[in-house]
Amino acid sequence: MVIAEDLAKQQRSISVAEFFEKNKHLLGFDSPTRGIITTVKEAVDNALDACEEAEVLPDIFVAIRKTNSDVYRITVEDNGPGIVPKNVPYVFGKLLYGSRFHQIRQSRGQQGIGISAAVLYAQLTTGVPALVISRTGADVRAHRFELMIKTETNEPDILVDEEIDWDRTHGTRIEIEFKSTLAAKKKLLEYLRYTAVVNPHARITADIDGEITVFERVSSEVPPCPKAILPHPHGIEFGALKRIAATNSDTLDEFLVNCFSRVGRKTADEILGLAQIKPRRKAKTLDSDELKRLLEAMQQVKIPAPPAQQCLSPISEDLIRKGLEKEVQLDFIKARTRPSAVFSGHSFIIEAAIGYGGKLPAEGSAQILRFANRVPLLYQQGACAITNCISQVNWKSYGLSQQGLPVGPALIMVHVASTNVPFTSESKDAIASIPEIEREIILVLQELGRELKAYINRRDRNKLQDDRARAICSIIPEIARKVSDIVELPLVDTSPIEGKIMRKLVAKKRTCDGKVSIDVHNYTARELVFTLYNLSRDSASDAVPKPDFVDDFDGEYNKVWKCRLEPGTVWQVTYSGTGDGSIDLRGVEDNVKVVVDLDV
Ligand SMILES: Nc1ncnc2c1ncn2[C@@H]1O[C@H](COP(=O)(O)OP(=O)(O)OP(=O)(O)O)[C@@H](O)[C@H]1O
Repeated sequence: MVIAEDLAKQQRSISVAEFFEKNKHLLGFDSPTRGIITTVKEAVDNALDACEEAEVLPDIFVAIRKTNSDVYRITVEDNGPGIVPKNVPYVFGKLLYGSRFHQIRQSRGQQGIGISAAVLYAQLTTGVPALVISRTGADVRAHRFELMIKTETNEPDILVDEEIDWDRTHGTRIEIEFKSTLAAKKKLLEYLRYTAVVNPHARITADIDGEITVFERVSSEVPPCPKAILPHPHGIEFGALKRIAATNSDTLDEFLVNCFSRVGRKTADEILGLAQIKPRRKAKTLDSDELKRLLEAMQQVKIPAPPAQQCLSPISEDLIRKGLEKEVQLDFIKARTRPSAVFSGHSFIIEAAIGYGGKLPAEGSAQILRFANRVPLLYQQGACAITNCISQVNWKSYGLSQQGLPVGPALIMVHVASTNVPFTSESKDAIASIPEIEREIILVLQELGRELKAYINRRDRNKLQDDRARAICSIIPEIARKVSDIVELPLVDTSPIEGKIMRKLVAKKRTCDGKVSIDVHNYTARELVFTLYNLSRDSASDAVPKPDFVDDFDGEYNKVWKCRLEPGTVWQVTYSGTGDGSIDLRGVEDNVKVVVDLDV
């Protein structure tokens, strides 16, 4: 008894801010190095969400600057709709305050913790308040706040609230300072790079300790903002049903039609018939037993899936491909968007892509890129359902080696878009193992695996043909020379014959100024204008990254390419199109060949 009384003296409630102050690892603040990434991620996710809601093309600026030996200032600025001044202190100074928790639609933020957790972490490690500037389209001037969180009460502490001039007409800027390191700079850039891949409509400019990187947008179309839908009867639980019924004064049939998605009059009647409850009863009059019967009937009646096209925003196969191709050089890429599916009444869509070859490392496990609601997942790869599904697929039958994960020069990207992404924890690092989601992931990976296999087979066949053609072509000039000696006629240009055998266009330096016209009448080629300068005697040549033309070729034509040309080098250029063109080989050594690989 005495012990119980002693304990009673110590028992008191804990504020959510106090809880997370002690358990910051749950929110992704397990180390100062990771703290920087989590802060940038939370602020950039918010910026993208806000721009999507306002239907503006995101222009996001991220800066990380060292302020003294171990303190960094993190700034994220967006051109979103801004935040109304009276709400700013709550958004940044109160945990579990947000606009998305109660909405059933795809969004990056869900819980209303993200950015305030970063403010909490800053005040914990440096005690420096967060600085926020925000301006809505309706504000004449911007508002500037300096904020902290009162941990005991989880309420904002406003240190400064003033109006200032700001060059943006609308948007938000947050600056947070804490002790950290830039040890995770590579990972941070990776996060921004892959954020750009799955948000192809966003431009992100990063200034990391003075080093500027711009992730340019590849699409100028703002994706439609997913619309919130009503809860689906198959996704509701007893507590939630009791809560919404308790305050609803509609009759039960109206309650079911008005408060749930995909329930019409007929379905409502069927549910109520099965539950044996009169349709004209008021929803708020049901007792616990009746609510349980209603819930059971709601689960049993067949109801169409939630309207996924309204509440989800998949990236699309075309934009996934474009986004990945912009960031990684690949020989093969295929993307797939699956039809929508449902788990526990929540819609979801799985999208995936497989890339192969190019600059991907030939050794080691394939590169895995995981995304949830257009956000890259960087940590806890091993604990994620996506990784688990990738290991379950038999990659050997698709042309890759496998040691758990597939091995080889491959990249596997999976995006889970859902109205409720089932994360394993609040730090939103890994997706929980949900059978419906796993099934869809495996199906899409198998579909892509078959495409990869077809590509690898085709490539191997082509390589064999190429090797044979090359062997034959290597002796043709010699044969031509010998024949010309024997028949005592001028040496003929064997390029067209070599080209025919290799199914390539072969151009050699012919005229004295080095300009070579290419006869393309056999092919449908266009804009074949590559200007190659021999920079081998040019001191500026050091600026040329490497003598590998194909790797640097980004599909742009009519461009002056500067490559170091060594005698004997064979440049291969793959392109497709129609028309005529020429290759300017001024200054190129005589024995340099340009091989144009026609994609006909
Ligand atoms: N840059 C911004 N522009 C406009 N509104 C914002 C911005 N940042 C935050 N908000 C608003 O503040 C709310 C709280 O943001 P916070 O990061 O704390 O949580 P969240 O993004 O909703 O969820 P999560 O905890 O899952 O990240 C958001 O729901 C949004 O309404």
